[in-house]
Amino acid sequence: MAVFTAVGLGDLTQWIKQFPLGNALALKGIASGIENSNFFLTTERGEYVLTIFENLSFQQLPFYLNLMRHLALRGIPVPAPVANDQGELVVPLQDKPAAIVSKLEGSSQMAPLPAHCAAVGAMLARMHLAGRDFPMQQPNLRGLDWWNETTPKVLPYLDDARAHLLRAEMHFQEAFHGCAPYAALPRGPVHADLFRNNVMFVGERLTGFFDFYFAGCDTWLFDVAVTVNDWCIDLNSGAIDVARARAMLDAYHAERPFTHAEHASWQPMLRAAALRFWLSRLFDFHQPREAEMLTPHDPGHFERILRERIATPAPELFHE
Ligand SMILES: Nc1ncnc2c1ncn2[C@@H]1O[C@H](COP(=O)(O)OP(=O)(O)OP(=O)(O)O)[C@@H](O)[C@H]1O
Ligand SMILES: N[C@@H](CCO)C(=O)O
Repeated sequence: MAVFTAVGLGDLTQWIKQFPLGNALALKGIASGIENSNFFLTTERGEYVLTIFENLSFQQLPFYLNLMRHLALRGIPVPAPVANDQGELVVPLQDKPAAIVSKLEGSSQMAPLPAHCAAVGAMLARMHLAGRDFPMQQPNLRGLDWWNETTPKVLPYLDDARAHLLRAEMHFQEAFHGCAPYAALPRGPVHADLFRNNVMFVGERLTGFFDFYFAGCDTWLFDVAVTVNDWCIDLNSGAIDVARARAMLDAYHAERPFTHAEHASWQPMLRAAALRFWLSRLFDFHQPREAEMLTPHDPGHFERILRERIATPAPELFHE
């Protein structure tokens, strides 16, 4: 169970008084998730989610929580953080950073149809547009610099074929990140981890994006590529499902038309998005944090996706 910090209702009796939520009535640990301790919290004002951050610092968290607040205020369905009586969104609980956010209705759609992918694409575009005037800056902390730091840490664990693939892809991505079309890509705050398990649906109605704790400022196209690489693929082979990809990309394009620089960067960006998760999964698999990685995600899944994106061109972003 992904509750690394034990908290009981009694621990909240005094703590909750700093929030305009009344008394805490019930607290229930949430089993899924591998990064943080999450609880459903019922108070006199309603249903919330309490998160205790196990790895993120007090310095990094204001970016994520303020971004969620900014997006929620602009009508994007994301958990809205609750400020305490000092206006703070992140406060200590048992010596760790903690936050309370609104609870989204619905559940994750783990077998999405084109209609779900269209809803995600349209909302992703709306989220990117709504983030344009967000004033805080924080880079994507799992971007190219992190890939460069992480590659030498995982290479010793790889056989020759995988080591060759990783070195070659890093070389390719360095060149891509240095090219003119890349420099021209529109950027802003991105979610950067918008997998099936980070979106809520009720039927075909999208009710929320959540888990913004890998968000950062990066290219919007990277966000699209991460999302397509999870929502629009056959999970066994990693191959793109054209109907779902078309539905997502067309819906995004209708809200925020893709640019020509994005069109030119699409295939390498899909590879970048696959590499990012292959690397993080390799790192987590071979260097697990103490007791926290209950079931590390399979790195082989993103190795397959990367090989597939190299071998087979994906559907175009839009038809020129
Ligand atoms: N605001 C919310 N509203 C409703 N449910 C939520 C909310 N936040 C989290 N949850 C529930 O808690 C679960 C775990 O949350 P989350 O994915 O953020 O955890 P995590 O530890 O950061 O996980 P991971 O990084 O592995 O995805 C989610 O699958 C979801 O069911
Ligand atoms: N989405 C990530 C886990 C971190 O949220 C992965 O599947 O590797």
